Amino acid sequence: MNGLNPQQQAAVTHLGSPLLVLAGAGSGKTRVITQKIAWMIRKGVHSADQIAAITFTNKAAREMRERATQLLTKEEAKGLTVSTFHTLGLNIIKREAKRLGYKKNFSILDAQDSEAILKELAHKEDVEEADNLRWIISRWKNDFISVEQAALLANTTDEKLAAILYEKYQRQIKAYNAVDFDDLIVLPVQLFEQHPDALQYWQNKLRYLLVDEYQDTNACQYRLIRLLAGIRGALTAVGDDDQSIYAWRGARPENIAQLQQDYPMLKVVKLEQNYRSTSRILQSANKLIGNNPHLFEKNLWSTLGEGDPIRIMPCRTPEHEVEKVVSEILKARFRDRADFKDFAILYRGNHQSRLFEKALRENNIAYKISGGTSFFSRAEVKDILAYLRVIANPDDDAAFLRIINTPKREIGTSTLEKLGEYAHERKTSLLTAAQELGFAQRVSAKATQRIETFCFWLHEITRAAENADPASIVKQVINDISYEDWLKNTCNTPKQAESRMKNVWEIVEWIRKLHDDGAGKETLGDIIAHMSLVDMLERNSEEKEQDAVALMTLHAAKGLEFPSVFLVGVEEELLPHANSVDEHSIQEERRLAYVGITRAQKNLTISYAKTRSRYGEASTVEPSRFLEELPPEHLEWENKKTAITPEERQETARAYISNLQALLED
Ligand SMILES: Nc1ncnc2c1ncn2[C@@H]1O[C@H](COP(=O)(O)OP(=O)(O)OP(=O)(O)O)[C@@H](O)[C@H]1O
Ligand SMILES: [Mg+2]
Repeated sequence: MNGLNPQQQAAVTHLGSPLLVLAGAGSGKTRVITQKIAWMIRKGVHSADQIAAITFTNKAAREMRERATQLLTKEEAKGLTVSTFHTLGLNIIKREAKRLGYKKNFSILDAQDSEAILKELAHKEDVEEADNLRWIISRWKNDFISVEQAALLANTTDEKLAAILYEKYQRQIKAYNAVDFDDLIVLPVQLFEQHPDALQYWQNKLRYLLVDEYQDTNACQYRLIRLLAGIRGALTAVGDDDQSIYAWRGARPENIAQLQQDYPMLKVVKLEQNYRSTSRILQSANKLIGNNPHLFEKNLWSTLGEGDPIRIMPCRTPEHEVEKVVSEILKARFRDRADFKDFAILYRGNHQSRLFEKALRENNIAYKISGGTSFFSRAEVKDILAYLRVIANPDDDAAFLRIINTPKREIGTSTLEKLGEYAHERKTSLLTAAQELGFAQRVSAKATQRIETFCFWLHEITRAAENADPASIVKQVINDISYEDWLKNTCNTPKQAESRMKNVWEIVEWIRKLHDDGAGKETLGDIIAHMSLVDMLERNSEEKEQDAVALMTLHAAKGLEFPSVFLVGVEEELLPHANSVDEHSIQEERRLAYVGITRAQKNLTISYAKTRSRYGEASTVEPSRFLEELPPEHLEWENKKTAITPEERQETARAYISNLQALLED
């Protein structure tokens, strides 16, 4: 309990009725969760294996686990659940797979898999495909809107298309013995609502729930929490309505009010001291968010001193912006001996990272990037994982289709179409159908032979996988299919092939590590499930902390803090985003800006470019309207006209050289 203020203490020790901690950024909400976990365990209220703390991203979950376990001995922390909603859902489904109508080793489809299936279905149905069909269906699923209801509800053209594909999609993925990301939450809720004994089991197992970033729960996640917390209401939820930034994905900040309705006994604790930022940063954030309607007024204050003003850096072009940011980082590094990991560069959209990455690389500045193109959406990674998925789950048709001609096996489209028809008639998976005599009679002898060879190989390796360790199996796959040669033949440059192969070896390495971590108990199926849920870039932070500049979107930055933050591209049409200019969306964009500003502990620099190319053409852009909403007395504008001065350039060059020297000395 040391190092907690009275309100935090009250939140930590409150038991007996559900608790909501509603407070602004940096006020120690996450700290309340980690301390409460430790307090409950120490006081013997609950043992670690009866407690579950839930949050949204793997990165946040990992940080929370670290913070909590630091307060405990290894023995005390044993069995503690700190996970994302999705991982919790996965564990529930795994235990109850049979009852939910799934076979063991079901596959988890990622967004791209889902999209590919929908595309295929749209093609078959001869309806136009639209990018947002998946979103529409996903929203329905999360709102428990059934196929029948969806058909009635559908209004727009896209919704009507989505309604047609919804049922087919559901049937299809079930036939694949696969669940999609939405199912990971939806299925546990359905299970609990239909099977009281299953609910009882999990209520018994998880006696106390703590939920971070509660304002971002969607309808389905809220139902899951309610079910698990049950009438006991053994729940602590912490959140900040001003940081709700996932409405576009179905998050419902109304869940805050809902909690009060559902639990009349709800105790609400508010925290007002901010421990993160100097007061100029804090006051600027408060002023900005003051333009949004509020659930309640927050009066955040900090004792960390006034601090430096917020620097506003106008730049001519995006390239100029990048140059200035990089030069600022280098200067701080050598003038103030700052670590690279003290800096974060935050932006609205993933595409904004590219120029920064390039410049950081050129200057030998270590960086790590969260979000963005994930490791798992790379073709080579998906290929290898698809092989493993089929080995673990022979019903995974989506994966089967991915691998059957990768590398090329000269199995034609018409053969595959016939295979699809035959499997459909026989109501079996593609792999099973491919091995049946009935199918062989429908295609040429040559096609049969090619398919047989492939199936025979699959059969052999699947058998081998039952006893061998997963890393050796994946190595054998790579070898047997001559994947490296295939990459060399299909990539544009040898360098590209090489870098892809590097990613492939990383999978092998990672599988080996997972297997070792799990003391060899993890099966191939477990490992694939794990990999489907973890993002490569988040995996980077699993390893020991590197001294690297953090690059990420504002969405990914939630919950984190850095001594120095660069908020870049603060322009109209970027922040607020071009698609978000109606009143409702503007409020969410403002909350995003608020999240960005409140990540900074000591230094905050906001930059914007005056021209930016759009669709290949440079056009003039306006600084963001949010800049005008910040208190002028706390801002320090750089001379709007000056480019980098010759002195500045020299200083940067000097810093660059020292940086190189330091690297060489290492
Ligand atoms: N009572 C305290 N004494 C000292 N430091 C504290 C205290 N409470 C919180 N902190 C520190 O303040 C910082 C912010 O805390 P924390 O991340 O828990 O805030 P939060 O409310 O979860 O923020 P966010 O809304 O951004 O998620 C952390 O570095 C934390 O260790
Ligand atoms: Mg937090």
